[in-house]
Amino acid sequence: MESGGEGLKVAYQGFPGAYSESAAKKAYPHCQTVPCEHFDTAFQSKIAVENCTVDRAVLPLENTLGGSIHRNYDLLLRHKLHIVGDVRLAVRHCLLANRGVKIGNLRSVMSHPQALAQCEHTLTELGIEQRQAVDDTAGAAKLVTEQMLQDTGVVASSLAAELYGLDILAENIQDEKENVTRFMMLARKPIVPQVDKPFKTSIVFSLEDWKPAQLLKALAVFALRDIDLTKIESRPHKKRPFRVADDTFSTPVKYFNYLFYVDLEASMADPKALKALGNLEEFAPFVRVLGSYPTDVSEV
Ligand SMILES: O=C(O)C(=O)Cc1ccccc1
Repeated sequence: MESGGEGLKVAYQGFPGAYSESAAKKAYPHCQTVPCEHFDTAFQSKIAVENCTVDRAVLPLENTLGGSIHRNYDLLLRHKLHIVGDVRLAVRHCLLANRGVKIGNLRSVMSHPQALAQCEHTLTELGIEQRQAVDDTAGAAKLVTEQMLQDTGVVASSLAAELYGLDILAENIQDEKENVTRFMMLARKPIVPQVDKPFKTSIVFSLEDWKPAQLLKALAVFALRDIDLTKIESRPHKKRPFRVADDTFSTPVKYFNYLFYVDLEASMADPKALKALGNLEEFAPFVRVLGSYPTDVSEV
């Protein structure tokens, strides 16, 4: 994480009180947060192009209960921004509703899909069956307040309850007490990698179509140099959706083709990591460094 963040403008998806805003504040305590309705707005009009009205964008990427947020992995590739830091935030969900509404009155609950997924069992146990997915938790709180809905609850933070004047009907409703989300901080320019403190590097690559054991070979370039991996995620390769697996039989078999996202416990300033990447580039058709950034060592 970069320290302070004085003078930095940080875009996040959602309305004030969204968890992404808290993540931005955790990463840059003195920054100015800028709400954006959709993430593409945050990326495109505010940070990536045009008037460059913000310096950073914050994006949730994975969660200990809900897993990876796939859409955001895809966004990382689609936009040419650089990861300059990550931050982990403990997420404690509350069930909110308009004043006077009781849990028994709720037929439906509205929130971000990840928040709904993280509270799935608890919500079912509370007898609420319908789910309404919206772009962010605070946006759900705002909508339920503005429309004075009496049969719809919200999964959001206690801060959202305070900001939008909702009652807290239940606290800590995530299915497991420990619920941590990891957010990435993005910028137009990469930061200069260092070796005097712990750094991580995020990369994405594709593999050759038809040769066997390519993934093992790719991971070996790091393992052989004692570079630990902290995360691996695969996503469909949308531009080249199929690979032809084998020509042993007369009919070639078509399998899905993937992009692999890997986080390395190494700085790009470390000659070992540079060599490993050079080695990977020798046989991987596509390799991109998404960013090399200081490891988040803050308390979760
Ligand atoms: O909707 C929000 O408040 C977000 O910031 C996205 C999100 C949703 C659930 C957990 C973490 C982040």
